[in-house]
Amino acid sequence: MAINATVGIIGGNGWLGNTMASAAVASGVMDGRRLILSGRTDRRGALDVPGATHTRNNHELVAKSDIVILSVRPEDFADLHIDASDKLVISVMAGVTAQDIATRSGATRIVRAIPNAAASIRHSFTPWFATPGVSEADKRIVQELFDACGEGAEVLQEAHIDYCVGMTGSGAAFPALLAQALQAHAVAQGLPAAFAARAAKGVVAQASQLFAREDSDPGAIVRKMIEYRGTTAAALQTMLDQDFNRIIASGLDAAARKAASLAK
Ligand SMILES: NC(=O)C1=CN([C@@H]2O[C@H](COP(=O)(O)OP(=O)(O)OC[C@H]3O[C@@H](n4cnc5c(N)ncnc54)[C@H](O)[C@@H]3O)[C@@H](O)[C@H]2O)C=CC1
Ligand SMILES: O=C(O)[C@@H]1CCC=N1
Repeated sequence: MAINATVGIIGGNGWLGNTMASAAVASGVMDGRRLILSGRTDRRGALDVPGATHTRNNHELVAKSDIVILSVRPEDFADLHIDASDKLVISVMAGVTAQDIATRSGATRIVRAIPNAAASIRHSFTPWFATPGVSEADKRIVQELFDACGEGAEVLQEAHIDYCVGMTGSGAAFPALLAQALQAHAVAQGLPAAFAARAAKGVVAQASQLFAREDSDPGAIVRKMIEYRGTTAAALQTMLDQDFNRIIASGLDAAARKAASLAK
């Protein structure tokens, strides 16, 4: 076992808390017997986490844990009263600042992280930020926890975590939106719906393996296709001319504004 500490997840019966607990055990990073999961009800979460203890008592969870993960909705954080002053506190809450967490929990060792929905298949790219009180040993544990959900990556500025709420935190939502648009257009052109769904998924989920595996970046692929000056170039150039990048940027800006408003 890579993590030899007791980890309590407040909100551990919710979607993300339950998913992270399950990933930690499934990956072999943690023994489930060292996990304590709390919720407001006795509901245990959709995934069984072998060995884990379940409780509704957050004070008991904090007292027994070396590491406390905050996985409640941002709007529920104000009602959470814990003293975690001597714990490593890891928050996955969107928008809630390290300063808010310090003020409300007394913690000085605070990490903020933003996983995404692909944690459920252990493919979440998860940025995390640590306050200065977090030790190198703490950081290794944080990295292990998020590698168990896919791939953890430290960022050195808290502002970058706030940005990532919208970008990486949205996870599969953006590729799904692209697939939905491709599918809708194909159906509008008279292609059978089931075929259009398969085709769109093939483009987004399968063809994207090219830039997932290749050394070149997506920009290089786009450039190469435009330089080929064929049919793909016609599609790409038209999308770019209609300010595809501006539409993406405005969506990401809206997510960042929403994240900032959650902290209020
Ligand atoms: N769902 C996602 O894809 C992502 C979610 N997040 C963040 O993760 C956090 C959790 O999100 P989800 O799991 O999606 O929400 P969720 O609603 O599924 O889970 C939250 C859980 O917290 C529990 N809870 C609320 N107050 C509590 C308390 N005082 N004590 C114990 N448990 C309490 C609720 O009963 C619920 O089960 C949120 O802050 C969200 O911003 C971050 C990145 C991605
Ligand atoms: O949509 C949401 O609010 C969650 C939090 C960060 C990303 N997804």
